[in-house]
Amino acid sequence: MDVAIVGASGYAGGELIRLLQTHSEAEVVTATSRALEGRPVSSQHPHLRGYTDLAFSNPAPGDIDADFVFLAVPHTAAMNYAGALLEGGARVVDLSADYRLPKAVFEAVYGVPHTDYFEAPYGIPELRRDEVRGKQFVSNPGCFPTGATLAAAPLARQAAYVIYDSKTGVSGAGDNPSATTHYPNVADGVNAYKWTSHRHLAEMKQELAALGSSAHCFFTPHLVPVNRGILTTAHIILKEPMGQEEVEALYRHFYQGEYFVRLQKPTLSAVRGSNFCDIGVESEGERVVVVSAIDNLVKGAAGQAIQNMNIMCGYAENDGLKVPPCLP
Ligand SMILES: NC(=O)C1=CN([C@@H]2O[C@H](COP(=O)(O)OP(=O)(O)OC[C@H]3O[C@@H](n4cnc5c(N)ncnc54)[C@H](OP(=O)(O)O)[C@@H]3O)[C@@H](O)[C@H]2O)C=CC1
Ligand SMILES: CC(=O)N[C@@H](CCC(=O)OP(=O)(O)O)C(=O)O
Repeated sequence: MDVAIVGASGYAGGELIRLLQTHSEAEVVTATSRALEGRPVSSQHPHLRGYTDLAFSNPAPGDIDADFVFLAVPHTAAMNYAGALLEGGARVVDLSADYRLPKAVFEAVYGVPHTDYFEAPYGIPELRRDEVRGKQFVSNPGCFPTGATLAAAPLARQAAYVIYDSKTGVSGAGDNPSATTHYPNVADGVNAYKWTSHRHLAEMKQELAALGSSAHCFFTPHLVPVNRGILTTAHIILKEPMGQEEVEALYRHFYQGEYFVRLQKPTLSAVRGSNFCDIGVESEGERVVVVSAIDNLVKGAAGQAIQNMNIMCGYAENDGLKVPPCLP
């Protein structure tokens, strides 16, 4: 199957190319970048030298010739591509935020009009696999909502309050340097940002509601001096207390058979480079603390996008995603 990656010079695009090297059915035939058109992919992604001879190209949306397309471009850019690609018959996963929320919610949260809206399944396979299967277009969840929602999902109905506190690596901000990601502003420090107003809160609330939860939901992200990973501590205040054994049994049952969810003490290093989400739980009765760890670029972006592609196309769900994490 021929695959195109739009936004291939970015971090998520680079991860798509890396992971797809081991996919048994997919071959990357198009890698786009406006700024790097004509240059070898390895000029931007030197770790991929010897794996791909592709050069970046810059086709118009209607001229992208592939069976499957990943949109790894910033939000508000993806909506310029999705419609034309679907009309041309391609199957598409969008990694941006453009199709994760209902139109009115998107416009309120992102503060821009949506110029080409249609509904798309929200591709968090462990919770919505049946909605993804066989679809032509799927919207890939945000990185924070992925780790947070997988942490809280088994207790969603029992929760009165869910408070997510996340620590993220700097690659979450993308490849464009900024004052926020400037080395002295990040190294040797930890910074809370968007304390009560991060745009991902809308997705988190949406997914709790989809699980039948009536919980009040809150979220504060922190930037920490690591390249990759999101560690989320979910403080789940229950309507009725639950003991440790009961909570552990609930999580074991909920995630039984899920290849990418491992119930063990979560650390960023144990999931780095992989599509795993590690989850640990500890109950003190009315509060359960659930910690999850993902790699923001893999389970939080490119890996989950490939997982969705596999489900859409009927391939093994872990095809292209069997690379072990690289501790430390
Ligand atoms: N980084 C992360 O951890 C995560 C990222 N995502 C999402 O994945 C997408 C890519 O993120 P990331 O890789 O970090 O971003 P980067 O900034 O690293 O890369 C963006 C890519 O998109 C291209 N691009 C930028 N603007 C446009 C445009 N208007 N039209 C076409 N191409 C464009 C860039 O190349 P060029 O400008 O040369 O065209 C580049 O290849 C975003 O939607 C992001 O929100 C989702 C989850 C996690
Ligand atoms: C460190 C950092 O800046 N992280 C980004 C989120 C990462 C991301 O890519 O968000 P989407 O999944 O919506 O694309 C942020 O806080 O906005």
